[in-house]
Amino acid sequence: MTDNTWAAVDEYFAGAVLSPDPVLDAALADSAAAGLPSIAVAPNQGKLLNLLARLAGARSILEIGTLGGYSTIWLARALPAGGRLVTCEYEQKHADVARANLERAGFGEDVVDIRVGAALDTLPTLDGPFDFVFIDADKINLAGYVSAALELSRPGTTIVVDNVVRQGAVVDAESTDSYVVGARRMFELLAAEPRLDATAVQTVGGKGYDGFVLGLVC
Ligand SMILES: C[S@@+](CC[C@H](N)C(=O)[O-])C[C@H]1O[C@@H](n2cnc3c(N)ncnc32)[C@H](O)[C@@H]1O
Ligand SMILES: [Mg+2]
Repeated sequence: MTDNTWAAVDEYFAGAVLSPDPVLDAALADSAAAGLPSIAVAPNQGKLLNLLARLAGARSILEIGTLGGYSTIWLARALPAGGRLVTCEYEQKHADVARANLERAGFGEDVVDIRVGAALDTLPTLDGPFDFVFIDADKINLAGYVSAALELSRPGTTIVVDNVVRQGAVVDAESTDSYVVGARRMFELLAAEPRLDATAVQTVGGKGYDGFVLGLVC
């Protein structure tokens, strides 16, 4: 089985369970046109986030890692009227592209609050608790993001951490890859942290071989 097969199956699934979505297509197109990297979640992963947030009944959502706001739109669409979403992004340029994409999607600053800066600095300034947290920024700080997310959670909060497999390299205890080191530190934290009941799932698809953590705050 190859990456091509995984991508073809993702496309097939998208055709079956996702509706045509010009707003999300435009968000990706404008992100690419602005020179942002193509590292947003895949459409079916975005839908998964949307479904998980709705299953959790989330009225308040925290995202770490905005990029052009693609996953942010999926998550904001899960909110009921009066819900709010805070998303943390290091790059002002990414935040500017995201703001425009979110406005086109119908989410103004009254619903989605973009906090620009290093997330480890901005997270302690936020008011929790959040009902749902999606962590998808730099990987070296994953453990710090999970710890900060726990401080902004309540029993019942859902926490999702993206990109924790690194094409299988996560099992390499000798790796010096900052991505792997960050993911392994986070798993060490999960092993020792009684407040978060979590699992991890490997995935394949149009974005290659990866995986995510899904956790419930106890
Ligand atoms: C994988 S992208 C986010 C993708 C987005 N969640 C989506 O799926 O559409 C990671 C983002 O995290 C941002 N980032 C990197 N380091 C960061 C930091 N220390 N604090 C906040 N954001 C950071 C990057 O600039 C980038 O925009
Ligand atoms: Mg990701």
